[in-house]
Amino acid sequence: MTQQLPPPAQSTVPPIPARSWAIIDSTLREGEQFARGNFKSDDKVEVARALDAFGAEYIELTTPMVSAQTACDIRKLADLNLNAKLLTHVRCHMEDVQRAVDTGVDGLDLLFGTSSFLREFSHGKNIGQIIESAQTVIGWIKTHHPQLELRFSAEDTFRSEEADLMAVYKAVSDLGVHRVGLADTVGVATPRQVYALVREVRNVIHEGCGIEFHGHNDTGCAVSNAYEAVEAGATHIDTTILGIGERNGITPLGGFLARMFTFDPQGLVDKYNLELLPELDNMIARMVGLPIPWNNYLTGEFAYNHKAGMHLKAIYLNPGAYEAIPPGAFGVGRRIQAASKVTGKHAIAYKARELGLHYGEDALRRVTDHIKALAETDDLDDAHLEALLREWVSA
Ligand SMILES: CC(=O)SCCNC(=O)CCNC(=O)[C@H](O)C(C)(C)COP(=O)(O)OP(=O)(O)OC[C@H]1O[C@@H](n2cnc3c(N)ncnc32)[C@H](O)[C@@H]1OP(=O)(O)O
Ligand SMILES: O=C(O)CCC(=O)C(=O)O
Ligand SMILES: [Mg+2]
Repeated sequence: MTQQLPPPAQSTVPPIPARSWAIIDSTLREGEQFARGNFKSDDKVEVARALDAFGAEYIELTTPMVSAQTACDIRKLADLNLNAKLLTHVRCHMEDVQRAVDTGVDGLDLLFGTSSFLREFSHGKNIGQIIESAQTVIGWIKTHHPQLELRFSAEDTFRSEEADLMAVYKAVSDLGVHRVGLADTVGVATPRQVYALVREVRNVIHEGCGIEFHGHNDTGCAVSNAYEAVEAGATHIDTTILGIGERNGITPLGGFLARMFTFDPQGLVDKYNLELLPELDNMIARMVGLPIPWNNYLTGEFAYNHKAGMHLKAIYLNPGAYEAIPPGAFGVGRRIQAASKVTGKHAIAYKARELGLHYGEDALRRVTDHIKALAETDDLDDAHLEALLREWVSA
């Protein structure tokens, strides 16, 4: 007799409240600092249009100080009148800012290194001088270009002294920036540290001031750190397509969205054209001349490959049994790999049925064991499997 199972218990864990956050995609800034990132003018237009079609709220561009060509490219992108807001990433320096305001962007992302490493080896300024520079530069922008969206970031935040950070964030918030930025420049922060620091920063800045998080992936925490930042109240997350950036890069757009999708799928579907993600990943892979990594979030070749017999049995009944995120939501498909040593009778029966073949229980066991034994020495693919199944029936 079949046993009647009780209905599943209701979870006692309260749902995580939906938080409001936006993406600042920095493929055209941080991504230009990637070893193989050297986007030409036409590439930049293609990337910006693709990000805009995807629904990215912001696109961050390299400083116009790089070269006359880069300044010209920024103007060209500003003339596209995209829905996404364009930002340019500049040093907290009058010359840079004066050049940036002429490009027609919607906002400026200012930065100044606050860690002892950067104070000593990069720019040589102390915290008082950093705040003074911020006052001069932000004061000038507010007077002459009040329409610009302004962000001030303390570069190398997670190796900076807490008291220094709070002094800088309070000062720039008082000067009226729209966002402050926390940057894990060398990818050293842990998720807990990110959560704790974002909460602290929240306490010293004005209520309407946003918090942006920029996280490098040197220790593999870029996605989890971005997630913790949002949990703690960050309003903007920096990403790049495929995670490209200095060294091994930053929070990848796809990886971050995969993380967030599991909490609020509808929220993401409403905000972004998620099914365009494979196009974005392929476009950047082509431009940097590298393949999409096999284990890439969502779009890697094997991100939706199912192989083990126990998995396959359940997958055929309900793909959700072994998938946290339905691949179709991001425009990708799944792959069932039934011909292997780790396969099982349910997968073989399913494949046979697809071919219009039916086996009795004994025959199914025997053909399954035959395939498993064969796979110990041969690499089997779908064509082999089909031939074997047909042979077995006619034998
Ligand atoms: C962590 C990050 O990714 S930060 C962003 C990094 N982005 C870039 O570097 C953008 C591309 N950079 C460039 O094209 C060039 O570095 C430029 C145009 C910005 C500057 O070029 P150069 O004048 O040749 O200087 P160089 O790059 O060798 O040195 C950096 C200069 O910036 C200064 N600097 C560093 N950080 C800051 C800052 N936040 N605000 C103001 N000045 C700064 C340094 O003191 C140094 O100037 P100095 O020579 O007067 O001491
Ligand atoms: O401006 C920022 O917030 C980030 C700069 C940057 O790329 C970094 O610190 O890694
Ligand atoms: Mg960076």
